[in-house]
Amino acid sequence: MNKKSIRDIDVKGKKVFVRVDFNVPLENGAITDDTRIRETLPTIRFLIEKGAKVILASHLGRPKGQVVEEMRLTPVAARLSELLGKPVAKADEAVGEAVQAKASALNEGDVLLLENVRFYEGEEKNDPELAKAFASLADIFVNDAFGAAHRAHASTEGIAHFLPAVSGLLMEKELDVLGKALNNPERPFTAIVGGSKVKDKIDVINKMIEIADNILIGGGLSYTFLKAQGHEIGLSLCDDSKLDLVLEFVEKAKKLGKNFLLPVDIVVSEDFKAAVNAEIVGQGGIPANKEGVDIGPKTRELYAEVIKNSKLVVWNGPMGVFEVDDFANGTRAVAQACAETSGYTVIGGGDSAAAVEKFRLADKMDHISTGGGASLEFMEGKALPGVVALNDK
Ligand SMILES: Nc1ncnc2c1ncn2[C@@H]1O[C@H](COP(=O)(O)OP(=O)(O)O)[C@@H](O)[C@H]1O
Ligand SMILES: O=C(OP(=O)(O)O)[C@H](O)COP(=O)(O)O
Repeated sequence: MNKKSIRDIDVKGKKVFVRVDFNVPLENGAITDDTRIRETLPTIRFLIEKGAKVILASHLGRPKGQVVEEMRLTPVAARLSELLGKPVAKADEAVGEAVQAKASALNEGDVLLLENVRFYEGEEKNDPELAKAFASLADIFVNDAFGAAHRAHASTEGIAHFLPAVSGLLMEKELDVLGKALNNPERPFTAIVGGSKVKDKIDVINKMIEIADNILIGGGLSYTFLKAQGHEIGLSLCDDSKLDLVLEFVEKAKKLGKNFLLPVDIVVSEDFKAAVNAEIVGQGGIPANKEGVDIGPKTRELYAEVIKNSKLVVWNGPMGVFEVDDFANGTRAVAQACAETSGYTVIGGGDSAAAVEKFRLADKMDHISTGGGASLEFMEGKALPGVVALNDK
């Protein structure tokens, strides 16, 4: 990476504003997955050991510029404190006199967590005044929030214009791994794209057709392709505005000699929340009163074979409605093949990562990204504003 990291600067005795992505899932105030907190520990520990005064800032959810009690970072401070094995002070605001006082009182190695930065209207607007207020708390800015690096917000981008700005260790690792995988991929390189929304994945499918050898399509977005090719898709998800475009993709893949695969069989059901008269049908056989909810057994075998023969696999988006056990087999088969392949496996996207966790296969993957949208944009080749703003080496 050509950006400076915390390894390249002296932080001893300095107040360091560290933007992290502690946007963790909460249920009734309890954290249900603390991966994003654990993945940030190397950066926080590094700074503590080097004698920095650590000021952490994050968003949680989308409070839209207002204080939302359920979106306070209080449970995150408690969890972080447990994981670090030391106290973490928590501020109830992210700027202002009380926070200034708390920041000024920090000793070397102390950790302070600010309140949700999205409680302030200026955050998502990248308001320079708010960015300046954040900057006034510290001597150095560290961005370790890979999951929010595709957002140009006051605490991810704006602040970098007012302080020396470097990356944290998680940011560095994400960019290194994803960058290496995509810039000089080992081949055969297989890209698996699933999930529900064609619109969100258009750019990544397009890019993958250009750089991957095999492109495996699954999940809710496959039906737009099947319909475009003239198949009946019943009640399946479909983006009718993209029919022409997806046909162009199929043509482009053919022209470039790429192995572009769509499901050859499909699990269909009258309801996507539970199996109601569920059955397995061929590509063209979806009944009018049913919708596709998973890839069928032939497709699972076909995709697993391709994955096992790959040197690099990049996977984004589940193969079916994996939250329902009866419809999880396709996603499980792909996860299992990723676990078994000797190739390097990269998982991007919140739902794919959640699926891999659910099947207890997370430790069998080579890299699970902490960023969904961010890893997608990175894979599409877009510049991430939170990275662009950092100081060059
Ligand atoms: N055939 C399908 N019909 C409806 N929804 C689907 C289908 N296949 C997958 N999904 C849904 O897609 C959602 C995940 O999509 P997406 O957000 O694009 O993935 P990711 O977060 O991994 O990028 C899951 O909630 C899953 O239930
Ligand atoms: O959870 C996040 O995004 P992700 O679900 O795409 O990984 C990040 O914290 C960014 O959050 P945002 O999409 O509300 O800006």
